[in-house]
Amino acid sequence: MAIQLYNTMTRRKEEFIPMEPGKVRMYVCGPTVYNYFHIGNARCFVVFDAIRRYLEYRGFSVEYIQNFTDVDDKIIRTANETGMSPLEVANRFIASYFEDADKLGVKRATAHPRVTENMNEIIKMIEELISKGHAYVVDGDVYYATETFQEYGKLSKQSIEDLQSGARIEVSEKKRNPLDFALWKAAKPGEIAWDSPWGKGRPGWHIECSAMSRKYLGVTFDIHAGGHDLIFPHHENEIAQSEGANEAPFARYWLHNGFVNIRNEKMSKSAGNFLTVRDLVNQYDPSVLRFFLLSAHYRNPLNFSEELLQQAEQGLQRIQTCYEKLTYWLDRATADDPDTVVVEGYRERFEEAMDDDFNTADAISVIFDLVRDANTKMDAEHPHRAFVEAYHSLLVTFMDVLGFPLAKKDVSLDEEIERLIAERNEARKKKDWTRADRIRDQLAEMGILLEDTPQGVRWKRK
Ligand SMILES: Nc1ncnc2c1ncn2[C@@H]1O[C@H](COP(=O)(O)OP(=O)(O)OP(=O)(O)O)[C@@H](O)[C@H]1O
Ligand SMILES: [Zn+2]
Repeated sequence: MAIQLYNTMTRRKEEFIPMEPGKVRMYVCGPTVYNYFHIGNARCFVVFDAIRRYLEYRGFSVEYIQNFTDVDDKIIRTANETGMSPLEVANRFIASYFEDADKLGVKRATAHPRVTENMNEIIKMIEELISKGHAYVVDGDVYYATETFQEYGKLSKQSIEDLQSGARIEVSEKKRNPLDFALWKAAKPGEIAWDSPWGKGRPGWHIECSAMSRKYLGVTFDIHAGGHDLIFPHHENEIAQSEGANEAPFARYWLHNGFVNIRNEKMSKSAGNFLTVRDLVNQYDPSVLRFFLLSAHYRNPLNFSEELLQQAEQGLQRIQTCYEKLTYWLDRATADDPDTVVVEGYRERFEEAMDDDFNTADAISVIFDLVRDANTKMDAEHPHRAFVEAYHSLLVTFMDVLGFPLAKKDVSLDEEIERLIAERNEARKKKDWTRADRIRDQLAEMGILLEDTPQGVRWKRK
């Protein structure tokens, strides 16, 4: 079956057909780097990373671009408050972005372009917009003339009239129309600035994504993604800029993630109701945070609560324990009896869930079904090799697609456990009971329970 995805542009699920067979070009709006990111911001990084991984699993080669907004008002404000330069602020929080995103299992993008490194492309695009009559210069600022773009409002499904009466638009005497937005902002005295045909200044926020997506992905590309609040004005403005300058369609599919809420309100820096990933990882394994973020469909709101994080922790532990049991049986399972090995359509069900607009919540339920089934089979009988291999491989594959590398993570820990068990067996052979007991205690501290069985020592997590 083909992948169906919900396209914000058409407000319906559509079959995903990339421009070029086997290849996906995807752009995700990245962070403004002036702070550590919170678990709400993290949702966007994690869900689109999972979507990318699934597309790769389905055989696409994915060109994935995520930008850094490394110059803007908030960065300049932080710089002024801390005595750092804006670039120092940006560099510091780009480094911390990578540290935290790496922990969450977010793969590096194909490229992470930065505004300050793409000034030429940005200025060139603004020049094109001016020459095509889509933009005008006022006192060193450049504005996009929204009424020149007939389809303005097509993504957010608002008419220009509705938009004009909207409250979220910056009012400025320099603009011809309140909906117009800045492509270039003249520098205030002492502010970081770049030379341009309109004098010293810096780009507005929206133009960077139009310029950088064109540079890396071309004028038309497959998927453009970001948080739900970016639909308007950010993405609407990107469309006006890109289609205005390129005279070609921009992104073909628009994907937007829902918010992480806390006590029924959007988690946000300005509301002060946020928890950074940097802090949360002191309490929870980063994979638990990732599991929590993928536990809902990416478009639905997701409530943040300690209970839900604990549930995620338990769920992940259940999967981990099953994986360890399956790994244990990999070398010990008896030879095949093909008649008794039935792997119940798990792969089909997993793919069906993910094909349906990347429903990670349903995909995770399929994993839990597999775990329950595998546990029952392992508890009931001495498992057969074909069964163990099939379930082990399915579990590793599904978790890998969602960004939880089971195998890689635990090999060293498993080896360490096996080594300690071997050492304890040695000690017991030598009747060194003190040493044997000490190792048993050490393993208990690591959360490992030993079970002496006729087949030898088995271990499991508490
Ligand atoms: N609670 C949230 N849930 C999901 N995504 C979010 C949430 N808050 C912000 N985002 C996304 O994170 C990105 C960065 O947003 P932004 O820097 O505006 O964060 P913020 O916390 O909303 O800050 P502020 O409230 O000060 O505007 C945006 O793409 C936005 O869609
Ligand atoms: Zn953007």
